[in-house]
Amino acid sequence: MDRFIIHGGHRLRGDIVIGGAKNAALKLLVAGLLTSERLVLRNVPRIADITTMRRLLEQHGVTVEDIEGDGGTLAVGGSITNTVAPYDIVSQMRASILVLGPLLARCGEARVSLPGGCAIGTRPVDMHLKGLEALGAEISLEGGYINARAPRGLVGDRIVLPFASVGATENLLMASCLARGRTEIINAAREPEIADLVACLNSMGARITGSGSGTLTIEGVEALHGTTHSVMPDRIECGTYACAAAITGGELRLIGGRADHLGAVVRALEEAGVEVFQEDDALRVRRTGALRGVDIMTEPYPGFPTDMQAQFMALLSVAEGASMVTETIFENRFMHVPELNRMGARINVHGSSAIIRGVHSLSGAPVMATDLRASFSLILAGLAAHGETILSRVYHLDRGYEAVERKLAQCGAQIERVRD
Ligand SMILES: CC(=O)N[C@H]1[C@@H](OP(=O)(O)OP(=O)(O)OC[C@H]2O[C@@H](n3ccc(=O)[nH]c3=O)[C@H](O)[C@@H]2O)O[C@H](CO)[C@@H](O)[C@@H]1O
Ligand SMILES: C=C(OP(=O)(O)O)C(=O)O
Repeated sequence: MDRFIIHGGHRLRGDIVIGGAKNAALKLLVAGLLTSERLVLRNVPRIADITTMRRLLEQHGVTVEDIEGDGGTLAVGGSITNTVAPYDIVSQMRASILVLGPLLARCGEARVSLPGGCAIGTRPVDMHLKGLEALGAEISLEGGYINARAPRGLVGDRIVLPFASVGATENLLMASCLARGRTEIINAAREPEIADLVACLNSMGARITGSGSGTLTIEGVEALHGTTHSVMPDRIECGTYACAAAITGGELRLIGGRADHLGAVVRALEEAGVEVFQEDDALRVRRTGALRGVDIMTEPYPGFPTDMQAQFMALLSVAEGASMVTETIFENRFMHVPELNRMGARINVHGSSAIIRGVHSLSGAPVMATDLRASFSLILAGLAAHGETILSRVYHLDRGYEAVERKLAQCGAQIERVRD
């Protein structure tokens, strides 16, 4: 298992290119199951979750071709020969559940392992299943698997989601593209990654309106065709490096970064004393003065993203005064707190809120990554701390961040990957 060794105390300065969004690219690859023609995706991030998704799609029988040989442009094509998504892959990556809707819509059947929970929460899939039942699917659970059938095809319906779930919206959106008649998804999630998926599906011949709003309307079509689509930039990677500039008192130009995808994060950064400027093709982030404590609460988009909570908490741990961070999306997303406290932070958790009393400085320590974003919060703390931080279980980080050590080191960080 790889480790990172970080020597903190260096201000970061320079340019970082923001890659394609993990949470868009994964779903766009799955959309390739909706057509027998070639779906070409550009700007695909080179991260472990994409490798896992390729493995899942390939075992369904389709091909995933690496067109340029560098992992950045992938083409999904060919026929589906197997409608089973096995436990060993689904348990590695929860986004695997998203093959359920497309397989059902294309093949009339699917058997997908239940994903189960993960470090950040129990993460049930009841809304995915209820929504597919509303579209006419017959669903049963057996032996840890979801057995779904729609022998006469799916039929459009009006689905009201009790919560704006990102995954349920995406599963139902993809399934309903090939359902007969009209589907309405009410209280749909509004994350920009869903708008990116809608843009790709529409360019494949789907008829979806309401993109970016809480109501998606889908007029089903007989078949979708191939297209070429470029994955949107990763707003969470961008927000994460913005926190790196802020916590080190440096200045970074985040190329491809878009303030309009990061409204709540930009507002919180500015309130904390960080300057953020949108330039033509980049977000410039700089801190010259002291960091001030702020209160944040995670919410569905356009609220403050839960996927930025851990990184922001690292920042607030060295801000003047007290801050409160409330997590409303996942019930167990404070796993980074004890690790940050081992580095000298003063954070107390009370239910779904954490009170952070800012400290003057952190000190390097051996710490352990517990999930993807928690991993980066510990890197951020290590960049600001005096002394050496050794971060183990870096495989969590590799799920979703491309070339972390290269991107940070080229801006002045002292960070090294040690392969065991
Ligand atoms: C691959 C991907 O894109 N992952 C993102 C996606 O996860 P994901 O799609 O899993 O997140 P959801 O929006 O579905 O989940 C939000 C909350 O709803 C609950 N829930 C969800 C579905 C359901 O059927 N029943 C139910 O109770 C979940 O347990 C969670 O507490 O959105 C999350 C919220 O922005 C992000 O943190 C993840 O990075
Ligand atoms: C929670 C995340 O991803 P996943 O839904 O794949 O676990 C994330 O990207 O922070």
